Amino acid sequence: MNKKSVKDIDLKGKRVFCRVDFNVPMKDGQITDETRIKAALPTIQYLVNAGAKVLLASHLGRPKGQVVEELRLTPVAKRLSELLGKEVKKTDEAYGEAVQAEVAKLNEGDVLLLENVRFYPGEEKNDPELAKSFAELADVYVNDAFGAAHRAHASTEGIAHHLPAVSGLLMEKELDVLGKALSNPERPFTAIIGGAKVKDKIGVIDNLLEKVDNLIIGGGLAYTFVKAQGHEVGKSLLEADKIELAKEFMKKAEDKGVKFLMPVDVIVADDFSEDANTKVVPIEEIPADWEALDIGPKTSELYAKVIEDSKLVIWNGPMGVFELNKFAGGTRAVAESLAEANDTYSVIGGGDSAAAVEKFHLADRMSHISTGGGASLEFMEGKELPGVVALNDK
Ligand SMILES: Nc1ncnc2c1ncn2[C@@H]1O[C@H](COP(=O)(O)OP(=O)(O)OP(=O)(O)O)[C@@H](O)[C@H]1O
Ligand SMILES: O=C(O)[C@H](O)COP(=O)(O)O
Repeated sequence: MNKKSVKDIDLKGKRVFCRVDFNVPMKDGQITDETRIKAALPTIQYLVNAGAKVLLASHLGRPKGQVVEELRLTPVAKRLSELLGKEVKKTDEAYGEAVQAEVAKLNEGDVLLLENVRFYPGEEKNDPELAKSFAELADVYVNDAFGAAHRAHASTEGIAHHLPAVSGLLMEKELDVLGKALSNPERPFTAIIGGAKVKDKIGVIDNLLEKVDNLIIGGGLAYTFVKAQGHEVGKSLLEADKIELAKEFMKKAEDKGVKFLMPVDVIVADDFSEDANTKVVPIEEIPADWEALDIGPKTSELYAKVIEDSKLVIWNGPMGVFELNKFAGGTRAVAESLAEANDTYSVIGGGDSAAAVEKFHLADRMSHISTGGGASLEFMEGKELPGVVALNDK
């Protein structure tokens, strides 16, 4: 990476404003998945050991510039204290006099968590005044929030223009792994793209077609391609206005010599529910009143073979409605194939695919699970991430 990191600067005694992504799922005030908190620990520990006075800042949810009591970061401070094995104080605001006073009390190695930065309207507007107010709290800015790096907000981008600005260790690792995969991939290189909509994955498919040897398609978006192949899709998800684009993608794959793999069989249901009647049908026989909610067993087998023969696989988006057990089989099969393919470097592109791998207890058998949903998607589209661009060059 051509950006400076925490390892490139002196941190002793410095007040460090470290942006992390503690946007964790919560239910009834409890954190339901702490992956992102754990992923930030190496950087926090590094800053503590280096003798910095650590101010952590994050967003949680989408409070739209207002204080929303359920979106305070208080439960995160508590859990972080436990994980770090040291007290993490928390402020009720993210800048201002009260926060300044708390920062002034910090000793080297202390950690303070600021309140949810999205309680302020200026955060998402990247208001220069708010960025300046954040910057006044610190001597150095560290961005470790890969998951929010695609957002040009006051705490992810604006602040970097006021302080020496470097990346954290998680940010560095994410950019290294994803960057190497895309710029210098081991081959055969396979991308697996699923999820709900073609429209959300246009940029990713387009960019990956330039780089991969195999492109595997699954999930709800597959049916627009199935229709483009000339088959009926019944009540399955279909974006009629993207059929032509789907054809173009298949043509581009052919022109570039990319193997384009589509479902050969699917699980269809007469209802979008766990109680639905289901059956496995060949792809060309989806009944008019049924919808395809998962890939079928033959497809899973076909995809497993390609995965096994690949040296590198990037996976974004589930193969079916994995939240319902009846339609989780295809996503599970892909996850298991990746877990079993010992010579394959597997990169899970965050979001739902990461959640699925967690659900199947296979997370520790993947080579890299990105903490970024939207961020990893934009990176895979070949876009520059504003939170990264703003950091100091090496
Ligand atoms: N055949 C299908 N029919 C309808 N919905 C489906 C189908 N297959 C998958 N889905 C749904 O697609 C959703 C995931 O789509 P989405 O595009 O948001 O995934 P993602 O790419 O993992 O998201 P992220 O951008 O967060 O990584 C899941 O909720 C899943 O239930
Ligand atoms: O969960 C994420 O993908 C990041 O934390 C960014 O959150 P956002 O989509 O609300 O900006």
